[in-house]
Amino acid sequence: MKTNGHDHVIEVSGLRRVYGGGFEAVRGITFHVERGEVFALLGTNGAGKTSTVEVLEGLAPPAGGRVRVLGHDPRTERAAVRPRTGVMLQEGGFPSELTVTETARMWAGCVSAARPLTDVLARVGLAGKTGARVKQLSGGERRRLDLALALLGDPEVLFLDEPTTGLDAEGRRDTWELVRALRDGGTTVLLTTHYLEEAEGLADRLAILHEGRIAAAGTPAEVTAAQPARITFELPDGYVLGDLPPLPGLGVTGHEVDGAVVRLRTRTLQRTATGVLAWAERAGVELRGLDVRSASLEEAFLGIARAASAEAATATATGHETERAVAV
Ligand SMILES: Nc1ncnc2c1ncn2[C@@H]1O[C@H](COP(=O)(O)OP(=O)(O)OP(=O)(O)O)[C@@H](O)[C@H]1O
Repeated sequence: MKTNGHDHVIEVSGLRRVYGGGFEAVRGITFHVERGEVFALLGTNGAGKTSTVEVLEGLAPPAGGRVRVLGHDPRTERAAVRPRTGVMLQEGGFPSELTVTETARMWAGCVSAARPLTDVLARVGLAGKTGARVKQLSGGERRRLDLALALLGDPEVLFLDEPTTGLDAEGRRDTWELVRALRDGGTTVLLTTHYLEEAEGLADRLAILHEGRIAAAGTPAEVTAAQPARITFELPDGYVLGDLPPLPGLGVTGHEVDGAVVRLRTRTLQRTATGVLAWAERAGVELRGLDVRSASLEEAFLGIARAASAEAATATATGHETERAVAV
């Protein structure tokens, strides 16, 4: 569906998912994914990632809101959506006695125009395992087989639920390369992950889910830019923190002192760093252990999770639900 010249391959608007017993796992989330984008859903355990992706895959109905994949309702218009999508579930569940090739052949029978099995198996690094039975595969090899099956129909849209969980470092890098190559070939990818470096390195945009809501969203750079940067150094002998110029004037928003080690937080990294270095120059001292760095996605993630938990605790204590909604 075209919106302002953008092709929104996935549209999610006010999505809610409620399980039997009334537990609301997804609490009104809104985001979209453009054609050719890699979009990552990040979140703590139980944040609602799988619950969201299952609705997008047409496996479950929404309790509220609306989802569209390639312009269609993935559940009620499944026939229009399913042949154009590839799905890698968290747990594949293949017949364990079949070989890799037999499994892929069986799966290919469900796909309208399957790609050559050998190509797909080679692409995921299983070329040497085609005769192995599924029960003989390692956990990481099963994830690769899962990915191969998702790719068999040459999908326009690929859903990957924790694609690299259980893979070793090399397998993870191979999968990242493959996802990048697919994206470069025009495939739209929505993935969930626990690995922040995976989202940082792969995703064009991402959303951080926390307790069923989107707590932050944007490009990885935008999400980290919203978090304070850090400057760490050791105070020279004979100096105390008060010897520096007034910290607010340097743009410092928070600080900790641990023995001689000083940690400053700032949202204006260049200004603060310049102020600290200019002071050291004037004082004629060397700042040992000087470390100046922007926030990483990991710090942003932990900061957001902490802030969201604190907000929820306050809301519970006061009996008020805080309305926070980030639309992407
Ligand atoms: N069938 C179910 N019945 C009841 N509650 C469920 C069901 N499936 C999931 N939940 C709950 O919904 C919440 C969201 O679960 P979900 O699996 O979507 O989270 P997730 O972000 O994918 O987590 P993880 O990273 O651990 O896979 C959790 O609190 C979970 O316990």
